[in-house]
Amino acid sequence: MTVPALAFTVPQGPAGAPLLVLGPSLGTSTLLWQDVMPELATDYRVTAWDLPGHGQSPAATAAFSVADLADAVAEGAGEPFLYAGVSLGGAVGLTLALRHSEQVRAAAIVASGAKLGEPGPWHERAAQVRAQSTSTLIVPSAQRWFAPGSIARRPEITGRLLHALQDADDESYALCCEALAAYNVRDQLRDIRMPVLAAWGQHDAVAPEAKATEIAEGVRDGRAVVISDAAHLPPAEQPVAMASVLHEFFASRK
Ligand SMILES: O=C(O)CCC(=O)CC(=O)O
Repeated sequence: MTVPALAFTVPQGPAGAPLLVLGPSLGTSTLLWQDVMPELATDYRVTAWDLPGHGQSPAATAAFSVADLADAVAEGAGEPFLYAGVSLGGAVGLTLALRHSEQVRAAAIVASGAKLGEPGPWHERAAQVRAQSTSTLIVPSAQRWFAPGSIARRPEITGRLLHALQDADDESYALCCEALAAYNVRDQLRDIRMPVLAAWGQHDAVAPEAKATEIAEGVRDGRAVVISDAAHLPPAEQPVAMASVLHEFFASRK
């Protein structure tokens, strides 16, 4: 294990309810889920975790893989759980499904894929952040993260997420990019037997519909669903729709 112990929020929800673990995208934090968590805490004990050097998790100083992150999430959860994660958090979800199938009951993979991008651009982004910090990513990230109208409709949360990106530890962010460069579970999707939901944001150019259908058709028990009027961060852009999709998916899988 080469990632530091990850920070989890205190679970919200009824004692004895199933544990639901929520994962972030690169550059964000548990904030990403802040408006979805109360909607889910009616039926689940809901907790969210932070990537190394993001939010409340300590910074990383050595290389790690998406598998290392998945192992750290499974260890931090410490009991059987349902899982939903966005983008890099979704990559962790597919990897949990492969490596911790005895502990994870079902996984919702949001705005993500079995492979995300190509190694070259990830290594370039890592080098850029090491040289110039995550503050140079704010403008292009805002363009990729949010659908037209999301910032105007949800100014507080979208602004706070962009601040979280600026506050992320540069080396940890770069190490996350390198983990994504090496991530590819395309050839292993058929080994996933648990129920999987692949959700994509209607306007997401990072992980468009084809990424979700590849997952849904690749696993043994998968389906895909679109979140309308969202791009790469549906839990922040469309929290009510996101919660509704997750309620419906997890209802029979507790
Ligand atoms: O969001 C992620 O977890 C990975 C993809 C990404 O970096 C999106 C972006 O900021 O362009």
